[in-house]
Amino acid sequence: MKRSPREIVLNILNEINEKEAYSNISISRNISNDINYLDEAFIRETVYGTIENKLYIDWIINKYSKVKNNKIAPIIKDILRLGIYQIVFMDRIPDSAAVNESVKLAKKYGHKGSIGFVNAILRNISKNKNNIILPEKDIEPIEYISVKYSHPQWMVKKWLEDYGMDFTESLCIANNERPMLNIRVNTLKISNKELMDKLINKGFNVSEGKYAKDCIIIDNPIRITETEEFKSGLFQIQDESSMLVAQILSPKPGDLVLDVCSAPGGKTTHMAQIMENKGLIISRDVHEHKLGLIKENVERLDIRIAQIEKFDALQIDESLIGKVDCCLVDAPCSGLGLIRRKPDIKWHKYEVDLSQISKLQYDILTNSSKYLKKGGTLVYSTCTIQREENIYLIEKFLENNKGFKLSNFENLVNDEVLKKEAQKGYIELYPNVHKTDGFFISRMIKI
Ligand SMILES: C[S@@+](CC[C@H](N)C(=O)[O-])C[C@H]1O[C@@H](n2cnc3c(N)ncnc32)[C@H](O)[C@@H]1O
Repeated sequence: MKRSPREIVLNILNEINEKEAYSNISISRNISNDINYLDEAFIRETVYGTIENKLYIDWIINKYSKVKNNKIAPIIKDILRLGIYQIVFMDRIPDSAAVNESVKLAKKYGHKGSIGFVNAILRNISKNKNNIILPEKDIEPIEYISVKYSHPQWMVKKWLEDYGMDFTESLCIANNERPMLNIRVNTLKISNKELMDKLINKGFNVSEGKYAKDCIIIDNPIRITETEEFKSGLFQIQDESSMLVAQILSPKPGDLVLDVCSAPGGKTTHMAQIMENKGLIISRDVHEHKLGLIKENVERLDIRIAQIEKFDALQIDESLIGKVDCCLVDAPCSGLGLIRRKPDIKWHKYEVDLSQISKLQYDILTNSSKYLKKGGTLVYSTCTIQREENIYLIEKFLENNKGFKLSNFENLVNDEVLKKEAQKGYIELYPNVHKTDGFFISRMIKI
């Protein structure tokens, strides 16, 4: 029998919460082509909204349920979460509809007791939704931010230490905002203006990016990957912050470029564009199964200079030492800059990950630095805002590698504020400041 949109949302939530599925992958798997646009928009909004606000919603469940959160069956908990999201966050859905639809799901997925349980809790919350009591901001700042903006306490604690109260609060608010889709024009095939016109003709609302040269922003992107424009390689989906990486590395036509962590190929394909498809990019990744993703993008975008190889960046390739003009280390990272796009990151990352990952990043960077020619350019970037993975790591690298220095790249960015920051040789981008994903990009020269 055909599943209702709410049942599809429930199945997706359960995959994310119980099987640690990625939100975007689970959504794509559960949405078939016969779902209409409105239902698809509802499914996306409620999945992302419920996952973004999970900790706050669970706090409400704990306040209104006599059964402790960890004693509620996972599927019933997800029915409650979805119901509460609609009641508390979605003005256009009457509370009665949210309750009734949740009860229907409980009938299908629960037992007799759970039907009454769901009904009673949701009705109670609907009556009291304007009087939900939070921890006190002045007395328990970590708990307050954690509950109000649904972020794990360890993240909030870390950001409070690094960035202070006001910044952390605005960062958490921005992390819960839904970002617009950014695409990068494949300038090997079409100009920005021509692509914008084509997309406008198809009903997409488009505007130019603020920071990256070839960025277009789309605010109604549903099914954009099904368009002829995508299939024929006129653009690549990529956040504007991530587009700045190749722009800042700025390889020249004819260069030998090494991209040591390159899957799925977003930056390899961008560098090839900048190089006008002339020269060579050795595009490596340690995971065999991800090489196919690079290949797909390279073929779709008509990139002819990428040589795709499986290689572990923790190993040394003697044959390339001292040979490359540009090396990109777009390192594996905690990904905490991507919470806007992948809110499940908040619940699937654990604090211990950070120290392990910065060691991996440091070792990859140190190895990769050996491949540069004198005067060559080394770019190290991450999609995280944790300073241990970013500027602290670069400072340590420079301390131990006197043959490298940070290089001013104000000439490679357009925005006035970024130009100033770029003088230091690195930039930090934040969702609450720049309205992009959180990103770190540093540019070094081998002296
Ligand atoms: C941030 S992603 C790279 C994104 C890519 N540069 C792009 O723009 O599409 C980091 C990549 O590093 C790869 N990776 C992790 N450990 C690695 C290692 N030891 N050697 C090479 N690649 C590694 C991961 O498989 C992942 O694809």
